[in-house]
Amino acid sequence: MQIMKLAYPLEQDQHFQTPVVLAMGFFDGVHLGHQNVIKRAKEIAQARGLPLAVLTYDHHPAIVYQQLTGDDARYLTLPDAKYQLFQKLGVDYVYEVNYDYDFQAQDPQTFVDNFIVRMGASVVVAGFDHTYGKHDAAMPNLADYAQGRFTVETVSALLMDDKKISSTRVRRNLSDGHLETVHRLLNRPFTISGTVVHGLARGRTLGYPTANIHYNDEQRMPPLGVYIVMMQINHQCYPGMASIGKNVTFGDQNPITLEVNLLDFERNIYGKRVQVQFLKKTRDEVKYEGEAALVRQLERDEQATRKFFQSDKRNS
Ligand SMILES: Cc1cc2nc3c(=O)[nH]c(=O)nc-3n(C[C@H](O)[C@H](O)[C@H](O)COP(=O)(O)O)c2cc1C
Ligand SMILES: Nc1ncnc2c1ncn2[C@@H]1O[C@H](COP(=O)(O)OP(=O)(O)O)[C@@H](O)[C@H]1O
Repeated sequence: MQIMKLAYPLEQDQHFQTPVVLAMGFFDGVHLGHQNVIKRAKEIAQARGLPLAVLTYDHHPAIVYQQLTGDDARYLTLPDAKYQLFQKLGVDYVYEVNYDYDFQAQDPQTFVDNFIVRMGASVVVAGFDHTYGKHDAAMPNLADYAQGRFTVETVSALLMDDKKISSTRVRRNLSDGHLETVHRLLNRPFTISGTVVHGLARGRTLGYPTANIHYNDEQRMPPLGVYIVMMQINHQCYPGMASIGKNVTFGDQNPITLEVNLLDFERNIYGKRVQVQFLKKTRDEVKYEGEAALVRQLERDEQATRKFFQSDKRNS
């Protein structure tokens, strides 16, 4: 898969592989609805013997027309994770456009002529609620702007439990700590990437060493609390328990950290790039009266985590 970073206006000598089937969208989260759009585009591409390209954006379009702060400015999937998922779905080219004011200000016809036609789209595939160009033009009008130069395939809403699958629904379930529902909406566990860094080296004195994971500030995270997780290190997955919290037992002013204790694991993993898959939230963070009470709770957390993985094994 090739990733091309583009900006408005496209350079005159910008070369594209043409013709292609072009799927369009921001695809934050690459949830089942997004996967459905890209799979449909892939089927069409295979039937026509064409490569599949995805037209997407480097950041959330709302950044251009409103100031986003806090979680609103964070993503379910950062570009690297998103593009790996695209690759698994059989995408050949990613056209990542810098979404700036000039790009947004194009009227729909100009956007179609300057981008979609230049990219050599033979078929454009997008979800029913995708919008493009100034004033958010809608999918039903895209065929008019195409003027016979490409055809349009609009993919209708995919439902789960009678409700539309959407990035908003994934974000809401994530912030409510409903990781099992998020898992079903994504068809994979909610996963973040990071690097193992040094903490205060307190974990090993408690009998529970924890890998402190440094992650990108633009990554949207589950809420503070304790989780059952799998952590991937060099393509291998290890079961564990995680805390997203401020270590409140040890003071009121600590920063938020993500820490993972892996079960039956004793290795130095400082500096490793890892992926943490959040399977289930088990409780909120609690301020304990001293270390001994925290350790007793960590023992109960460990038992609950082992039980989860044992019954998970029986069910699979
Ligand atoms: C599964 C798990 C649950 C935790 N729960 C709490 C908690 O409820 N309250 C708290 O203050 N700290 C909690 N912690 C965080 C510990 O305080 C932290 O791991 C310890 O202070 C080690 O910090 P260090 O890695 O900086 O040395 C938890 C950690 C883990 C791995
Ligand atoms: N079971 C384990 N789970 C997580 N990390 C472990 C484990 N065993 C050893 N380690 C190593 O120990 C480190 C954590 O020890 P800890 O005392 O909590 O120190 P720190 O505060 O620097 O994270 C991890 O980063 C990792 O390199």
